[in-house]
Amino acid sequence: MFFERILSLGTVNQEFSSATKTRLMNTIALITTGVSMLYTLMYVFVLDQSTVALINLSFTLAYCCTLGLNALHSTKASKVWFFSVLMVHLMVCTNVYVTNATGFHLYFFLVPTGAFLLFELKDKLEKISLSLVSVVLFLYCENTMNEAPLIELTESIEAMIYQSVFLVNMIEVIVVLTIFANQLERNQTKLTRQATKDSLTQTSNRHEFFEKGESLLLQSQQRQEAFSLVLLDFDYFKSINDQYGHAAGDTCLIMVSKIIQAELNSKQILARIGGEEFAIILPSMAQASAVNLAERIRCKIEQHAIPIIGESHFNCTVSLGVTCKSNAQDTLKTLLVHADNALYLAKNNGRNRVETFAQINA
Ligand SMILES: Nc1nc2c(ncn2[C@@H]2O[C@H](COP(=O)(O)OP(=O)(O)OP(=O)(O)O)[C@@H](O)[C@H]2O)c(=O)[nH]1
Repeated sequence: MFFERILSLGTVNQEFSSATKTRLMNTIALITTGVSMLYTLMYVFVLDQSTVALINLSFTLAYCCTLGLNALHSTKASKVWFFSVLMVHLMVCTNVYVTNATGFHLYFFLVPTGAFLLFELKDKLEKISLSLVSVVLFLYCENTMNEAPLIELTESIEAMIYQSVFLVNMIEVIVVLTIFANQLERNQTKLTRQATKDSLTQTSNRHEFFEKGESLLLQSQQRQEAFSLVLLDFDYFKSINDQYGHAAGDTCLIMVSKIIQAELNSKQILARIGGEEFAIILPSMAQASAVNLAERIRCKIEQHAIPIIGESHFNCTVSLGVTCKSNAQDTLKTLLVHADNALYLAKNNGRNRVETFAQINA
């Protein structure tokens, strides 16, 4: 469960924010304190090594201080402290307790990955300094043989410890890479959303309208299918804002976009292309069906009560202009002009109605 939560850090569901980093630092410090304490007890009761136990107890207490610093909101200091204690501890383990044949110094690899994971993006100096120190200390431990270790180990135990250290390092690298990959994917999804969706209504924005619209129009031309476009504009929206406030205007935009969306299938696209103007792309739909759909949307909007805080509700209406691709030369821009002309006609003819471009030309 804990492992699963760690591996899902940085995904859409579990944001890897500064607060999460602090929580993770606390968890790591707590686990390290616990493990270090267990080793201390083992040195006393199993190996009968009181000197080693005493040294180890001081490291256990030092790890514990990380939690204290975090509690005092010195999050950066707590991380620097934790990694510094860890590095000194590793050096003492490798060069005082036992020898480098145990591979204890391989734990120095935990420092750069851990530091890059837990520090903030801006803490470059801390991340680089800790990484460099860990490399130097690793090389020192690798090239120094402790001739008189406090704990004598057999070769087979040394080999076992070496393998376990390697395993822990591998697990840490996998976890950290997974979190970074999650974070990357999450940011990518967020950026794509920001670039293509309208932040208020979550419908397509102008950019996505043109991108998807042009590709769907091309497809309909290749397949020789119909293609309709509807332009929708609120009636007297300025008065709604003036009378009920801008927030009520925003609620109105959101609710109406939901009403329209409910009438569309997954291939039809609703886009907010202006302040209170929406466009609906209807691939494979001929004019008659598009007019029917536009009329249905108009009725649903007219009947829908928009709630207002402190008051009961208000109703709004929209005008719609419909156009349909008539020849192979039609581009999305020309269709937009045609739909706009039809919309203008709907406004001129009294609003809260649907008009078509074909009527203007008739
Ligand atoms: N609440 C809110 N209002 C917006 C938003 N974008 C544009 N508006 C408002 O929409 C109103 C549009 O006003 P007009 O262009 O005069 O059109 P109208 O009042 O709807 O009149 P007609 O279109 O002629 O029926 C302006 O008052 C804008 O401030 C928005 O995101 N939220």
